[in-house]
Amino acid sequence: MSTPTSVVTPVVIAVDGPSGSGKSSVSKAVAARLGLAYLDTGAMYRAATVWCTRRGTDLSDHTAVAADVVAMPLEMGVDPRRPGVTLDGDDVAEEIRTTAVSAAVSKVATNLAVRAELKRRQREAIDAERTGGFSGGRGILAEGRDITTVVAPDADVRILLTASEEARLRRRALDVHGAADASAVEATRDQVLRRDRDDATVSQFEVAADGVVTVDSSDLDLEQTVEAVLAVVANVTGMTTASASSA
Ligand SMILES: Nc1ncnc2c1ncn2[C@@H]1O[C@H](COP(=O)(O)OP(=O)(O)OP(=O)(O)O)[C@@H](O)[C@H]1O
Ligand SMILES: Nc1ccn([C@H]2C[C@H](O)[C@@H](COP(=O)(O)O)O2)c(=O)n1
Repeated sequence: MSTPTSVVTPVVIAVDGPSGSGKSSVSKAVAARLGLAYLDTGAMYRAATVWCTRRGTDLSDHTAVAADVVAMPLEMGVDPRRPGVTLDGDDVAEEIRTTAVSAAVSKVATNLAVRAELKRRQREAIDAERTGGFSGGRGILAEGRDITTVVAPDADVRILLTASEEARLRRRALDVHGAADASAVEATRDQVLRRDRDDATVSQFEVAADGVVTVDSSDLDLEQTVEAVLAVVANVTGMTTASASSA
């Protein structure tokens, strides 16, 4: 009699949402608890911005930027507890979060040739986790602006994570300025609202597409939002943190 082998069915979870909705924090926690890989696609656009800037490329020169990005030696770490970002072996995890990069990234993210190249790499990373990779074939959670609609419209679970404008500005102000008073909130408007306006010209992340479940985190804290996303995943796939830890 042959020994039964446990077969892991890979799960792909796609999460989109506007700036400050909590995508990165919530997605990392969900992926870690479910034993999945984690892909921060926004970090890829940010790394592309750093790469082109380092090369002295004018970010409004679409052709030159696209050529730089096609040749970009980017490595994305997909461990949700330590998601690294390196360019030609150089750790840029901190540099990609600077205000200068946040202010410039939409110029690169609205370049359609750049989007095509990064979409190709994102699909490759997702496919690698279906059969092996960091997760050993358990699967991946990818988050960004166009994951539910363009990069992985066939994902098993598709979630739009939203929050009111007020909540998003408050969260970002706390992150960047350590305070959420009126002047701190005002100082984050460009980073949150102007960026969303620009990014929304090429991706649809403000309204859920057909089949995408909306999770509104405006009145939830971080842990409650993680629980809400885990509940959607359990509802759609049956996958729970208990089943993840016993697999
Ligand atoms: N439900 C929540 N309640 C309170 N704070 C939250 C909640 N979700 C996230 N945060 C906090 O808000 C901040 C912004 O979250 P995060 O960076 O994950 O958002 P994001 O959607 O990935 O933003 P961006 O797209 O601009 O990178 C973080 O400090 C995070 O801890
Ligand atoms: N799939 C994606 C992911 C991100 N972007 C853009 C939007 C942002 O301006 C920028 C950085 O993303 P963040 O780190 O703030 O989530 O990249 C996109 O267009 N598509």
